[in-house]
Amino acid sequence: MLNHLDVQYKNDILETIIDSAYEWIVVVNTDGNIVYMNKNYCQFLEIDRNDAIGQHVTKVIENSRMHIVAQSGKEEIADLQYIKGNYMIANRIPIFSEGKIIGALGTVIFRDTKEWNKMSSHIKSLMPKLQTYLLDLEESNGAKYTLQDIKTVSKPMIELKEKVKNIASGDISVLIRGESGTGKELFAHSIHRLSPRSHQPFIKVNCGAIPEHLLESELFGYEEGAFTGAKKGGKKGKFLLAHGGSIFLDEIGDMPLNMQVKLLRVLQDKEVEPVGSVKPIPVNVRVIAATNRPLEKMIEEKRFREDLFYRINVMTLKVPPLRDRPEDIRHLTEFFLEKISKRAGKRITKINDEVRKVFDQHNWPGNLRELENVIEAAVHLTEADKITISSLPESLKDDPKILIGQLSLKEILEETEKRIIKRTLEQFHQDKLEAAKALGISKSSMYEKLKKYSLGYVD
Ligand SMILES: Nc1ncnc2c1ncn2[C@@H]1O[C@H](COP(=O)(O)OP(=O)(O)OP(=O)(O)O)[C@@H](O)[C@H]1O
Repeated sequence: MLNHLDVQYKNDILETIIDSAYEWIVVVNTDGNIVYMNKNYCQFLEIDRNDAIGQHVTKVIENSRMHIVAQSGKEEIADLQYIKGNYMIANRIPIFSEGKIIGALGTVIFRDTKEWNKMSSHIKSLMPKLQTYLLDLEESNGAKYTLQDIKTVSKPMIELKEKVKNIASGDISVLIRGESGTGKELFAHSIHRLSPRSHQPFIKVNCGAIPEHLLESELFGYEEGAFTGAKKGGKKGKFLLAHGGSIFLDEIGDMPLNMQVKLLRVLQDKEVEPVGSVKPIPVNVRVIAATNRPLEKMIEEKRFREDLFYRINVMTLKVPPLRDRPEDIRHLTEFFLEKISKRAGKRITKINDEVRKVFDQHNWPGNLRELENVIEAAVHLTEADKITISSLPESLKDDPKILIGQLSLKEILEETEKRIIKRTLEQFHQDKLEAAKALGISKSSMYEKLKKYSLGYVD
C-alpha cells in the first residue's frame, strides 16, 4: 500500500515534469473551470496560478474551446488559437475516467506560427537532403528489395515469406535453394533488410561469374604490390566491404574447391587475410548464400566440401519453381504486364484466353525470369490492347503440352516428331544426312518421314 509520503513524492515528481515541459499545459473540469495550469503557461499569461485555478477557462485564456471539449468528448488536434497577439497551435484532449468524461487537457505546442513556420521550413529544407542520404544509403547498402517486392498468392511462398520474418533477425547463415529465376536474390535482399544489420552494407558476390584466379582477391582483397598489376594502396575485398552487414554469396555451388577451403576458414575464424598480407583482419559478416545446384550430390562427387555445406546451411529456404505454384502464374502475369506496359508507355491490359492456356501448360524452366521476359517481348510486339498468341516466342508455342485436349496422343506425338525434324533440318542447313545422323535414324527412315509430313524436302 502507498503511504502518504509515497503519494507526495510521486506528486512532486509529476509536478516538476509537467511544470518544466516545453508545452504549456492546462486542465479543466466538465464545467470548464481550470483545475491545473503549468508554470510556463501562467508566466506567459502573466497570471498567478492560484488566481487561475477555479476560474472559467474563457476568463483566463482568450478564444479557448477547452470547456467545449470537456463537454463533447471530441479531441481537437493542432487547432489554431489566437492568444495575446499570436497564433498558437493547440491540442485539446478529453479526459475520461471509468468511461465517463471528467474534463479536458490542453497543450500548446508551438508558441506562434512564426516559430511553426520557421520549424516547418527547416524541416522542408531538410527533407530533400534526407532523401538523398537515404538513396545513397540504399545504393551503398545494395539491398534493393523487401518482402513486399516478392509477389505471390501461393501458400508455400506465403509461408516462406513468414519464415523469412522469423529468421531474419537472428544472425544465422541462410542457404537459399531453388531453380534459376525463382526469386532467390529477392529473398536474400529481404533477409538483410529485415535484419538488425539493415543499415549496414549488403554486398553481393556472384561466385560463378568471377574467374577463378580473381576470386580470392575479389573476396578477401589484396595488399599493395601483392602481384603485378595490383592497384596502388591495395584493394578491399568483398568481405571487408560487407563488414558489419551481410555478404550474399550467389551461385555458391559454382565456387572452385580451393576457394571453398579458404571461405570455410574465413567463416570459422571470422578473419580475412588479403592476398599478399600476413596480418589477418577481423571481420563480422552475416552470410546468405544461394544456389541452384544439387549440393548433396556434389558432396558425394567431392565437388563441394561437406564442412562448408554445414557452415552455410544453418537454415535453408527452398523457393519452389513456378510450375509448382500454378496460381502464381496468373497472378504474376498480371503483375508483370502492368509493370512492363507502364514502363513501355503502352496500355495493354488484357491477355487472350489461348495465351493463358499456353502459360498454364508451359513448364517455365526459366521460372519468373522467363515469364517476365516473355511478357516483356509480347508487350513490345503488341500494338493492340491485348496480348495474343502471335506475340509469344516460338519456344512457347512449340510446347506440345498446349495440344493436350485438342489432339489425341498419337497426333501429338506425330506433331512433335514433325517439329523436331523440321528444326533439325534447319540446324543442319537442310542437310538430310547430317540431320538423320543427329537424330539417330537411317537415311531411308528420314526420307519416309519427310514424305509423311509433307515437309517438301524429298528430292
Ligand atoms: N515473387 C516475385 N515477384 C516479383 N518478381 C519476381 C518474383 N520472383 C522473381 N522475380 C523477378 O524475377 C527475376 C529473377 O529473380 P532472381 O534474380 O531473384 O532469381 P534467382 O533465383 O536469384 O535467379 P538465379 O539463380 O538465376 O540468380 C527478377 O527480375 C525478379 O525481380
